[in-house]
Amino acid sequence: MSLEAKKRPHILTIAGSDSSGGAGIQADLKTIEAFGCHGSSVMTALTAQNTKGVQGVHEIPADFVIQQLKSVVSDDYPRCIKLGMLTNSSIILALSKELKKLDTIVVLDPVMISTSGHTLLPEDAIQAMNELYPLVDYFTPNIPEAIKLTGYSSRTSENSSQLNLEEMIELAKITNTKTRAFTVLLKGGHTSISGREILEIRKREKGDYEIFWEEGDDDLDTIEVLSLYSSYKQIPQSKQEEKELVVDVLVNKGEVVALFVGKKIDSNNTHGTGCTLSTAIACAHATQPRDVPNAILRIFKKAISYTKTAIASSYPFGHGHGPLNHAHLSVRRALPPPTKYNPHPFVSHLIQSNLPLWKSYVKHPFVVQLGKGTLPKECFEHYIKQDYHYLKHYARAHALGAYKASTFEDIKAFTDIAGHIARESEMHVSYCESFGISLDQLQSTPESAPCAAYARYVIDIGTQGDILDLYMSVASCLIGYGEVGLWLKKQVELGEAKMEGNLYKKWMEDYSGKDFLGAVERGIENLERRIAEDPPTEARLARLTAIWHECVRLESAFWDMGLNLIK
Ligand SMILES: Cc1ncc(COP(=O)(O)O)c(N)n1
Repeated sequence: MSLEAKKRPHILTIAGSDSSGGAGIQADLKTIEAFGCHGSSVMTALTAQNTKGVQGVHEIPADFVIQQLKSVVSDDYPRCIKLGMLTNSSIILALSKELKKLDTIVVLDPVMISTSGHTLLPEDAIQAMNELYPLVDYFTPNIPEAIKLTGYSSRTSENSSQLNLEEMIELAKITNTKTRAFTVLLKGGHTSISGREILEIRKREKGDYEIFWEEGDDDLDTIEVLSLYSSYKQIPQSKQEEKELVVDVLVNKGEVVALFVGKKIDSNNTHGTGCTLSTAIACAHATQPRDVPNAILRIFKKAISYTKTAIASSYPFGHGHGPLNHAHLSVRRALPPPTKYNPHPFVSHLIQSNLPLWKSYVKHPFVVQLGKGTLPKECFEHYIKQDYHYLKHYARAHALGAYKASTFEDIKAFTDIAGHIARESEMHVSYCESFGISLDQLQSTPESAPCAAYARYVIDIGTQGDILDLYMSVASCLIGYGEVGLWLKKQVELGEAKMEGNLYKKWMEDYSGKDFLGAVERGIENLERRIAEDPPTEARLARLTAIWHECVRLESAFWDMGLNLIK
């Protein structure tokens, strides 16, 4: 059986149709498709709608809603059911009766008012929702919806939606207790939270629950060359009072499980956000392997991240609140498209795909000792002689790239870097001179096994593969040395490493200098551009990632060689 012929998780959406394609059934089906699932739909209403508003609603009779449901379910049992706009109390009551008979995961997004301000659920239907809640696994109200359901009122603000973080947490817990829905995610998009509020909560809760910053890995802020999220995560003193963060609160059995924190995305294209998020939760649940640790957290992390990328990568449509980029395919292609908030999705993926391995390279004891100036001179001497050999092959790999290139742009890029590497080797020559090693002696030093292994691997991949493979095989050296240079510079500022009186000052200056970091930046941009122009299939991405891992491992072994004087 081919891969495509495999059974896909079945996600059923029970919701209203949005004629503009921005929300409801249309948003749901696009999201389901992007997750590689099969989407089926039961319509509760047809809306005449565009990005500016809802012009009309045609309700589907409750018995026909149930007929649709029975047709779908009797043929293929859904793994998850997502409930969106339920239109009126008779549909809600009829659905509650039917859903009780089904054993499936239920996600409820209580669609009450559209982004454009149109009421989509009458008052009496809100009452009827009480029948549904106990059947719900994941419930995703926003602040106005949760307030409406619980009668909560803010103690601190005139505008009822402008809650502070403490009030949000209280509201999320009350919503969970009142509805008895299994898990509640209170979406925080209607209010803004300051960094100080989060820091205070973190101090008070002493790690009782997780706080996730943005969609990335928590360790991302340690990656200097990308430094994507560090400004949000560290929250400099001057920024702590600014209310510019959005927090979603996840509660289970009346207790907070996690806070998801991110910077507010400045976009008018938010039509269909709730639909996409709730559907993404259903898909993330259905596609996640069973019995993984922290299953619920992973599901919400993935769904929130998916939705944020959908907003951040949205495109112009209509004249009001435009739609999200619902089907941005990040899950199926395994890589999100670049956005203002994450302009380096490919390099982030490479680094994050094995963070411990990456750290074993860029924070290797050789690097740490070099920064402190405590690295034995014979270790550095051995390393710099071998690195001189390595650079020659590294330059040859770039010359091979120029040979393989088919545009002048690529030929120029490769030859420029080869020239740059030749200049870099002058630093090695002058270090050796200062150690009393002549150029002749340097050139006739035998290549060590770790140097030969790494250099030949790069040349081998470059010869065997295409131009992207070649770029991949040279990338971890370029990006890694940039990371080491920047990290050491930061360590100097923190007093953990020193420049003055350090024998290795010139080395540190070169790799944290403008010239080298400019090359790193061009290298990263180049890789991202290639990937964005021709997004890789999963198999291709896996091969590229494997080359990256092998090079990172060989880089780490190269430092080992220096430290342990391996010949
Ligand atoms: C059919 C339908 N379902 C849901 C929504 C809510 O989406 P939004 O809050 O983005 O307007 C909508 N406007 N129309």
